[in-house]
Amino acid sequence: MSFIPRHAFPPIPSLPRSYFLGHHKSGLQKMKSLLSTIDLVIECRDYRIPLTSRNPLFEQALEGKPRLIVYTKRDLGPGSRRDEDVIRNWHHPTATLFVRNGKRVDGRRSVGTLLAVLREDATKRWKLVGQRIMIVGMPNVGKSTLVNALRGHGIRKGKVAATGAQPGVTRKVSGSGVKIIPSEDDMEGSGSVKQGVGGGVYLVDTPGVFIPYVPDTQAMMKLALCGSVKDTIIPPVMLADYLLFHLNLHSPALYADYAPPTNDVVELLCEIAKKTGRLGKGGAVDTEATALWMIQKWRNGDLGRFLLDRVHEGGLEEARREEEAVLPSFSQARRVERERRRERNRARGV
Ligand SMILES: Nc1nc2c(ncn2[C@@H]2O[C@H](COP(=O)(O)OP(=O)(O)OP(=O)(O)O)[C@@H](O)[C@H]2O)c(=O)[nH]1
Repeated sequence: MSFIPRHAFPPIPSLPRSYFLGHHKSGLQKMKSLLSTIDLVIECRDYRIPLTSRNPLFEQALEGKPRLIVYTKRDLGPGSRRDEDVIRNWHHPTATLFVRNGKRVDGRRSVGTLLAVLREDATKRWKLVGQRIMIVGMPNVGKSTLVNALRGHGIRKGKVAATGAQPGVTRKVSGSGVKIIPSEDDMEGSGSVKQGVGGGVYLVDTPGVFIPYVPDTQAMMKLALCGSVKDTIIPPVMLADYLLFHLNLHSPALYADYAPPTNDVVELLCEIAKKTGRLGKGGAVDTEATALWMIQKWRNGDLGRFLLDRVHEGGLEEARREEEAVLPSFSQARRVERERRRERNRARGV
């Protein structure tokens, strides 16, 4: 009998749909307060979830500033020119670039293009005091990795921003900025063929900011799979099941090294545990640990490279509908927060 993959994933009412932390809120406030000193905003999104990694809060908070959209983790996607053209069209006339900075890929060439765009932009808006670019995005999309790559490529200096596999490594806005293109003064007498620009170009790294409330459970799962949510928030077996749903939609051959085609995640986890020697005492399977191993394998690009969002021509409209779905919930979330605060104050007799 031929294998039939699930064609839909059921909504999970009990799934957590909020991950808006204190440092997200304060980071956003700090970004707003710094806005008058910023010349350009780079908004990073995860290439694997071009619709879901969009945070409407940035558009609200950073309105009025010239923007550039950078899709990170391109090496973890299928590398389809058609998808990239469609995505570029969604954002037109905002410039959109795709970069890859994986450990196993040389991100230099891809950040080289971005650096050239930033250099050209800074030359057009020449400033004696230097250009300041704020880099924003959802948690774990690769902002700090991009800062390091641009600095490495731009001024041949080492890593300055801490990076990590879990979200929330950057907690504060780096106020002073990281130099990525030298100033004209820096280059004077250096004999380098490369030109400095005005007072130089600086990047301001910021903490990842999550959406206050994610109404769609699948969107929450996608964000968690791509690492925007800490692995402790959503049960790993549930997340592995969602991954299995996507693997099957692409091809069960992606996990053929471990198991025959299946829609049963526990069955797959047991097979993985057996094949990878992860069985505990008496042949027991730690499904949670195996699920985390499977998720990590996909995150590293070793269990298929595909997008979780569908990229079709109507994509931006879909994104707008999502925004409408998110924003009322955001105001609802704020109302609930205000009420809770009032109640707390009442209880304290304030
Ligand atoms: N394969 C691949 N991995 C990447 C890429 N960019 C970043 N990463 C990895 O993604 C993880 C998160 O990167 P960070 O730069 O720490 O992400 P961030 O957006 O600064 O995260 P926050 O501190 O949560 O705001 C790290 O493990 C990086 O190595 C990329 O282009 N390709």
